Amino acid sequence: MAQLLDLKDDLDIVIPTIRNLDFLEMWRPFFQPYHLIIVQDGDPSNTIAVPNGFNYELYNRNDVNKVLGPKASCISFKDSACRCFGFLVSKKKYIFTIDDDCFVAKEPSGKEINALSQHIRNLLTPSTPLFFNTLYDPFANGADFVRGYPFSLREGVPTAISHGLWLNIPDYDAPTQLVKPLERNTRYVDAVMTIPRGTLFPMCGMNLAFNRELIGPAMYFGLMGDGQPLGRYDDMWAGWCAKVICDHLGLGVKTGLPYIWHSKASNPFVNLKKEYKGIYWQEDMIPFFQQIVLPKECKTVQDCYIELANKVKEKLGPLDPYFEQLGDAMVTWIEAWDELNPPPETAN
Ligand SMILES: O=c1ccn([C@@H]2O[C@H](COP(=O)(O)OP(=O)(O)O[C@H]3O[C@@H](CO)[C@H](O)[C@H]3O)[C@@H](O)[C@H]2O)c(=O)[nH]1
Ligand SMILES: [Mn+2]
Repeated sequence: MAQLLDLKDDLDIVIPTIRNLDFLEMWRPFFQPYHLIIVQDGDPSNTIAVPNGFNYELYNRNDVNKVLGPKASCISFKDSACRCFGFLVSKKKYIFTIDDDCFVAKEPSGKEINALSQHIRNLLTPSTPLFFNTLYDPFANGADFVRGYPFSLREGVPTAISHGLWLNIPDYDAPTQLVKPLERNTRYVDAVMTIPRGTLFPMCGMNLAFNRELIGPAMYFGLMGDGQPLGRYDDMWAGWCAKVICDHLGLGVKTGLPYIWHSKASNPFVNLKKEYKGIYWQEDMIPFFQQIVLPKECKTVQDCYIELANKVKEKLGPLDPYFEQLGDAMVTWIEAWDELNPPPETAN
């Protein structure tokens, strides 16, 4: 498996940033062989210094507007959701996205964690969404399928998403941050699990990898931030859409290892302002995703996503006009995706 854990020609690292990229120094041993796509948010006249020795492309808001023209309206401004622009312009099979306040974590033994290689292992080994393996990831070293696990299901399904976790500052919502300002995650759980089919999960974008060819068009991080009534629901929205589509297309989603060290707690009051509408809207959003049935005619991610977009407008539009705009932006995203990523047979 070791030779499989080096995908330097097949994976891009996408980093959304409004800060500086000094954190890359700590990741240099793991990231230097890879190409970075840096999405600079906020004022495009600011200069983001990239540490020497990294191979990267950097896009600010002017670049987003230049690349997408009117379709740039679907890319959020002043929110980490802007990262999905990096997913759009990448030409690689795999993506790893990480926040600029996430550092190399250590295992209980003190060994530094190469988060990238664990994500690659997660993506290159099958998922088991149809039957839960009680010894967790059967493809991990020293593990296997337990007694009673049907042999007919042991091949598993292709893995589309690898969702990593965080030591130190956990990804809590604002109310929880306010109630528990000093809580730190010190629990290192040595497990990778497949999220069962039919079960949603709150996807966090700060330590996340996925197979662009399997699920890329569904990894749209929505309309958040500047001018929008919602923030910090970007990654979760993408996760709900992607999980429903993965279930429909027979793909898998894993969560657990690898851990990163999340160093900076964002301001809970600012977060509350961004999140508050989402906190009550999600009582309608979640049942929407739980009840959605994608037609069997939807054979591609794009088909599924357009169907989802239409249903978002129909079912969630009455909740708030925001969902009408979000549904339209989802369609614009797919148009942009197909324009920048034409299927091989039509590529000129
Ligand atoms: O306007 C902005 C704000 C931030 N960024 C970049 O996005 C990431 C995350 O920013 P930050 O670490 O400040 O925020 P967190 O609350 O820790 O982020 C997590 O919560 C969710 C927000 O949706 C998400 O799952 C996690 O990212 C950093 O790289 C900032 O530089 C930005 O681009 N624009
Ligand atoms: Mn953070």
